[in-house]
Amino acid sequence: MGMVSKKIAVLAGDGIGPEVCRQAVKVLEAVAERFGHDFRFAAYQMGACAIDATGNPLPDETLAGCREADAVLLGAIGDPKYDNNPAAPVRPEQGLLRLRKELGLFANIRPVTAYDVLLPHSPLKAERIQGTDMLIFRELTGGIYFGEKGRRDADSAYDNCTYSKPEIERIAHLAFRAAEGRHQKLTLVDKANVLETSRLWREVVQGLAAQYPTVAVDYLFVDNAAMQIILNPKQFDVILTENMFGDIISDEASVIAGSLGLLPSASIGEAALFEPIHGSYPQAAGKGIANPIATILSAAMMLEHFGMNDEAALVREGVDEALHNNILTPELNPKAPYTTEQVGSYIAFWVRDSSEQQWNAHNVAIGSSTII
Ligand SMILES: NC(=O)c1ccc[n+]([C@@H]2O[C@H](COP(=O)([O-])OP(=O)(O)OC[C@H]3O[C@@H](n4cnc5c(N)ncnc54)[C@H](O)[C@@H]3O)[C@@H](O)[C@H]2O)c1
Ligand SMILES: CC(C)[C@H](C(=O)O)[C@@H](O)C(=O)O
Ligand SMILES: [Mg+2]
Repeated sequence: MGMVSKKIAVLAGDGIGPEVCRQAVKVLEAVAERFGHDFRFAAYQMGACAIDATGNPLPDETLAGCREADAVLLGAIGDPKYDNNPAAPVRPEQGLLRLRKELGLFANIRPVTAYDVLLPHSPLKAERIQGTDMLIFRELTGGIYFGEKGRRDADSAYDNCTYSKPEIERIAHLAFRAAEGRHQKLTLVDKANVLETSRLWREVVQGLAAQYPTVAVDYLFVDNAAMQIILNPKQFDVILTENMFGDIISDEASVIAGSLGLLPSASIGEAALFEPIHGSYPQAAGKGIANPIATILSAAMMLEHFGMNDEAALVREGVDEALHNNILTPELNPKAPYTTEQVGSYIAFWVRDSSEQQWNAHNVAIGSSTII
């Protein structure tokens, strides 16, 4: 691929969002330098920082900037001052949900991998999780997140869950196609024994299955799925599920990878947005302990979306090198932890010249390699 220009909107957000985003941007800059691409970054506010500055969690300028970009990189949003105030009139999360809706990002794709080198860190048995490679397709613009909601009166509230056949079909086609290109297995996770919406999901998926004859389709209730994901994750290839179940089981599945700070995602539809699956981890904000790899791997998914597969492969190689050489934040390397910035620099240096040469020189220059 020759030189390519791309405009990337960066929504760093709140808490650790800016710290992890900075590292992903640094890695993308290294990619641009090495491959001669022209990546232009434009920063916009969203979430609690945008409420503080403008009163609106998704200012018009942010939405317009995202619309005119080739892709969006998002850190995380959310702040305890809203989480702990149920009566807050406006919330950071409303900005994110509206952005997903406005950009038509109906499919959120969350890969879950068990890294061999991290198996000893996992609280799960290595032999159970080794080799896990699943892809979760989470519906992102429907269901209970977007149904009518409110307070009936002082003592009761409601959240409606609605799905239409076209909403299910469009993401189901994507999931079936992904399964065709992988291990030909698709598992629909639902609660069809209780929920009418789940029965519609089953009906629609059953109806589409004939178009994908090579794909074996399996149906699992979400409560059972939550247990199977931990007990025997290797049985899964592609998981397809509705909005809220996908939110929950993907955080759960991050235990297989070793940390929530490792799981990236791509939100696609009428636009493309890339974000770690974790939140703003407010307890860690400003401490340099947040793992930037989920955001860096989200940037790799962005490169793949641009058709830049060699570029993405190099970023993934940099991440693998960091994992193998224990250049890891404290949740994965408690004895000799590295900072958010150091992990990002290591990967960016690797992307620049496929070696540790610049990293070693950098460490000599700053005179230390770990945060303790
Ligand atoms: N997409 C998003 O922007 C997003 C996603 C989830 C939660 N949130 C918001 O984030 C705020 C905090 O929510 P929460 O505490 O439930 O979830 P969280 O994902 O921020 O953190 C949960 C736990 O996961 C771990 N963790 C998360 N990110 C990590 C990282 N990069 N490196 C290492 N460990 C990491 C930490 O142990 C942390 O305590 C809330 O306001 C919530 O609404 C936003
Ligand atoms: C912050 C919140 C609205 C969001 C969600 O539930 O979708 C988050 O948990 C995620 O997984 O991206
Ligand atoms: Mg979530």
